[in-house]
Amino acid sequence: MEMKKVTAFAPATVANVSCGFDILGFAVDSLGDRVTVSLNDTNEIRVTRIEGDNGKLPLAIDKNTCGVAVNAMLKAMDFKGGVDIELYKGLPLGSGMGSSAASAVAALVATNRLLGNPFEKAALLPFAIESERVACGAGHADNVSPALLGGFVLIRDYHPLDVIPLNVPRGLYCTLVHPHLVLNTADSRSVLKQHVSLKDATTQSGNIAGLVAGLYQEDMELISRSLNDVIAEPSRSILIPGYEEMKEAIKTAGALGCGISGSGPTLFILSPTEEIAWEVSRRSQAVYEKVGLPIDVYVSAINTRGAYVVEEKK
Ligand SMILES: Nc1ncnc2c1ncn2[C@@H]1O[C@H](COP(=O)(O)OP(=O)(O)OP(=O)(O)O)[C@@H](O)[C@H]1O
Ligand SMILES: N[C@@H](CCO)C(=O)O
Repeated sequence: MEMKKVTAFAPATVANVSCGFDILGFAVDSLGDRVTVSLNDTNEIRVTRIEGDNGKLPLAIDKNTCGVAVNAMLKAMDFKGGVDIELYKGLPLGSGMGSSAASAVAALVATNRLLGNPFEKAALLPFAIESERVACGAGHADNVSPALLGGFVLIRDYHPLDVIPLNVPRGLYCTLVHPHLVLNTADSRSVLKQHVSLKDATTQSGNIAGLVAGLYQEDMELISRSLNDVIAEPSRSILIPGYEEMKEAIKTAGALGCGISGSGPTLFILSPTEEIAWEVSRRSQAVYEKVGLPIDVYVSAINTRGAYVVEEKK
């Protein structure tokens, strides 16, 4: 008898959005991970297949974010059966595009549907956060929240979790520039200063509030002024060749700002139109030719749908 199978997709995400370290993120269209799940006749969760990772990812369910997330979910509902997980990686590892989060979220959305949707979509978040703790050493929610819910998301608090979906201004576009080098989130968290001065805390708070207001007022100028990070960027940008050159190159293109996507090395650039986002893409090619580093560039609208079921086979 053919087993029921469900496949879900979860998008790439940009965490932090410059000023919102660990508390802001948004989802990107078209790029992401797919996960297919089916019930098995054991009482084990198994990652049975991974494609697109060049053999780099662990199959062990306490190490792969799909396994960690699904295990946490099944435990919470006291489910005794077994689930097989197949992972199709669309996102590069250690890229800053929320690769570990996309796998976990796709696995959760697929498993939830497989079991008849016992959880509301947002109620899957704690299980995804658990998987980030294993992958990155910190249970940050700014990739998993937008990967699950789509759009811009604010994590107002972690204890208890308080996640607020924000407005997505019409016309806003994103360019992602991924220089070919790997930066692990755990490593780029370890370079951060553990203390912030009063002056920097004030500057950062002003920018976060400005960015949120700008998103609601659909005020591109205000968004642009607010895309400024005095906490993580100074320590992390030195790990990313071409970062300062990119900031300079986009200034006259009409883009709103350039920042580090998550913990890097991918850079994100927000633009008020698709045309400007493509101009940024052309300029980034020129910058990285000079730097001498290969890049992939993606131009994308903001994904407002989040993760979703792609296919269900009875
Ligand atoms: N399914 C998975 N997909 C990606 N990484 C995974 C997965 N499962 C476990 N990992 C582990 O998580 C770590 C991923 O690294 P990292 O968190 O830096 O990548 P990322 O998710 O692309 O980054 P970021 O969170 O900055 O966007 C690696 O050590 C990898 O082995
Ligand atoms: N907020 C996290 C995101 C990692 O993608 C960090 O900056 O470390």
